[in-house]
Amino acid sequence: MKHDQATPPSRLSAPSSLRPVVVYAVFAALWILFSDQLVAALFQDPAKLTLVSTLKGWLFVAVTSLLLYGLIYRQLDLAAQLARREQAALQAQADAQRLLTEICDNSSDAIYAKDAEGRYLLFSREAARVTGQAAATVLGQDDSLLFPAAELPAIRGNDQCVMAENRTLTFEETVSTVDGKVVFLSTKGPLHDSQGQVRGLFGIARDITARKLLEEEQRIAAIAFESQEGMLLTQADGMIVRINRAFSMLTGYSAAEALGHTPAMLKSGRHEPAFFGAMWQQIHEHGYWQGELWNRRKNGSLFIAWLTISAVRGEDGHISHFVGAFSDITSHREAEAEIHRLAYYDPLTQLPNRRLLQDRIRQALATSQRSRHYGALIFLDLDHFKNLNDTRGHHVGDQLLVETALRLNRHVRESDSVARLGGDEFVLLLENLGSSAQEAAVQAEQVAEKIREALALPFQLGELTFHATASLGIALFLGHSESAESLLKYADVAMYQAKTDGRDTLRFFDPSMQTALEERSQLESDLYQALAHDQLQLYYQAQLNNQHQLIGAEALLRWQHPQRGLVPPGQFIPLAEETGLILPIGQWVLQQACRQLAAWQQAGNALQQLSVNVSARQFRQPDFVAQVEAALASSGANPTQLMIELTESMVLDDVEDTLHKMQALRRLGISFSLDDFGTGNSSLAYLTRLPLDELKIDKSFILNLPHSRNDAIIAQTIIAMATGLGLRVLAEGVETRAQQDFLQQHHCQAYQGFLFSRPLPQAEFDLLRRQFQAAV
Ligand SMILES: Nc1nc2c(ncn2[C@@H]2O[C@@H]3COP(=O)(O)O[C@H]4[C@@H](O)[C@H](n5cnc6c(=O)[nH]c(N)nc65)O[C@@H]4COP(=O)(O)O[C@H]3[C@H]2O)c(=O)[nH]1
Repeated sequence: MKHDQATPPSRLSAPSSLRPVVVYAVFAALWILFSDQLVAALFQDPAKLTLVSTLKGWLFVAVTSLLLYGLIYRQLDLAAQLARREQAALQAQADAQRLLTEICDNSSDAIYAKDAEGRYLLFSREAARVTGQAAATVLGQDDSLLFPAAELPAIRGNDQCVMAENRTLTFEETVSTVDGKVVFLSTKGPLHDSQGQVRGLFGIARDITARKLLEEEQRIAAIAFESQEGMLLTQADGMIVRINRAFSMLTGYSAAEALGHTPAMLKSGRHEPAFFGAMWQQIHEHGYWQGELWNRRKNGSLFIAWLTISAVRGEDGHISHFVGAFSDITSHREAEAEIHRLAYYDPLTQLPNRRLLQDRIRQALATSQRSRHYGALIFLDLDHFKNLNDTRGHHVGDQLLVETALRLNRHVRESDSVARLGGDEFVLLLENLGSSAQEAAVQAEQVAEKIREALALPFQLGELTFHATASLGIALFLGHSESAESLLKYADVAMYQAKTDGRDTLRFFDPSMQTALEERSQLESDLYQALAHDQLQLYYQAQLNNQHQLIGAEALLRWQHPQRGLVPPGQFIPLAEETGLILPIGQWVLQQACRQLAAWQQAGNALQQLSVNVSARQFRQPDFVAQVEAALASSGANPTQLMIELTESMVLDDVEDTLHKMQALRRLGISFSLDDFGTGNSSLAYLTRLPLDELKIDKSFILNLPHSRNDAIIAQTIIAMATGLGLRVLAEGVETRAQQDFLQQHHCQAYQGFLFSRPLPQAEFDLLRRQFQAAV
């Protein structure tokens, strides 16, 4: 440490030197004035007077010498005393200086002093260390030598403040040092000159970087502790010593209620002691545990917590505390369960859906593979479900499905599964049947039959007592011989067979069905080619009146398959409907029929009326009317020659839409025929509302005429009803003269059937027409 030199005090002052001289002068003057007069008064004898005067002179010398001695002695003594005191003062000053230097240099704080211009007057060892500059270099220099320019304004500002306010102040100053950025707690105070004027300042700077960091960490920790998660801090013995607000919110316990207790206050009672045993074992071994846990709130309600417990170890390595952090994941779990339910269960019946069923089938296949026991899939479809839905509304249909699900579940074993694939399709998965195919088939049949009977019992759907039947298809499996998807398909095919065989029955899948299935899928892919490769044709079947005159024809679609030859529509129209191909096909039929009508017209041989079949899917298209209009416009056909055939089920499907479209088409001049009349659930109410022109008696009622009494009555009734409604009646499928005679007798007006002509290609039909024209 360096410091400035003090001026030594003066030893003798002028007044102290004058005093003995004055004393001597006064004594001598008094002696001269009064001693001679006294001696002359006392001694008149001259000799005596001379002697006494001599002695008086000697006495004066002796006295003055003594006086002088005393005075000089005293003066010297005083000077010695003064010198000693000065020496002592100097010593004390040097000691103080050394003390100050020692304090400064041994202090862990950086100590410095600056003059009013900021130049260093004092620079301690610690100051030199942290700045990396020797005191000798720094003294006389200012802070620009030590710190980057950016940091200087703050330091100088603080210095100025201290000097201006003339008082000691404390600042936090962040400066760059050899230890990096350091935060100093700087106490700075003014230095004064002998007149008490501020002549600079001193500073004591303490490095508080670590403390600041700690404070920051504590601040962050405090914020973290007050997070969204419930937090609790316990002692090693489990006693809760701190909780956060989220803890109180999640558990309902305030700090006052929780502190001093253990987390056992949250125990739900849902976990075995072994659960906690394993948990604590892991915490002690690994210092950490994370997992799900049921907890109980203060109000008794339960919640699932996602909990993390961390052990805090002291410096001695022993656990001092535990920190627990948890969040309430109950709603998360519920949402997951809901997602799972939506993904794997049918929302209406709560039965497993197709996806879950497929999983279960795969598991069942694996089980069967191991056990070598058969299992079975029963595919079930409610008969005529669509009619119920259409006529009574979806809510009644839904009720039936829910009731069906309940009945199915009641008739299977716990280990079996019931699933709903959608619509009115259900699947039962039976496991662990017999080990021989025969035994398994008997068991599966028993279950299927039981179910068929159970479903045949009447359903009470609100007000409605409903009699349902079901068609069931059964496919057996053993091990992994078939995939889940194939098995489902087999059972579906068998069910389809049950439907074809008259419904309300059950069928086993057999390989010949499989062949049919494969053929079907082959046909499907071929059908995609049919349109593109011009393989479709329209055939025309004549329609006659009672006078045996040709009054029109029905356009019937044929598919000229390159390998199979002529494929009848019964084989491919349902397929086309399933695949959606019916839309382009139907459009082609319409266009082709219109083109043909126009061609006949142009040839001067106009056909009175051409009936065209329209499928439900085609008719339901929103732009169906526009399609017909376009076909008429592009061909130039006369709309009055075009008749559209609709079926009962189509009309029933959406009466309002049907009515709307029929009216629009009728305005164009098109007429309508109701095909297959009598086969569906006819409703007289709608018949009167629709702008129909013709009723076609289905050929199934014609086939056994005139012998079948029932069919005869039906045919008669239809004719009477149609006549009553002002509609023309056409009998379809007339094959014999007897049939025609019977129908004619009962006032049927028109006929179509093999008796007159089969459906013919256009050229042959033209020939036929010429024959009829020739016969007139
Ligand atoms: N046993 C017997 N059958 C007779 C007799 N007279 C006519 N038939 C057949 O009866 C069916 C009458 O047609 P449909 O009832 O409209 O029934 C049609 C119709 O629903 C549908 N279809 C035909 N062409 C088309 C079409 O272009 N579009 C649509 N959507 N469906 C069509 O395919 C069904 C079957 O058509 P086809 O096989 O041509 O069968 C035709 C016809 O060949 C007879 O005396 N005895």
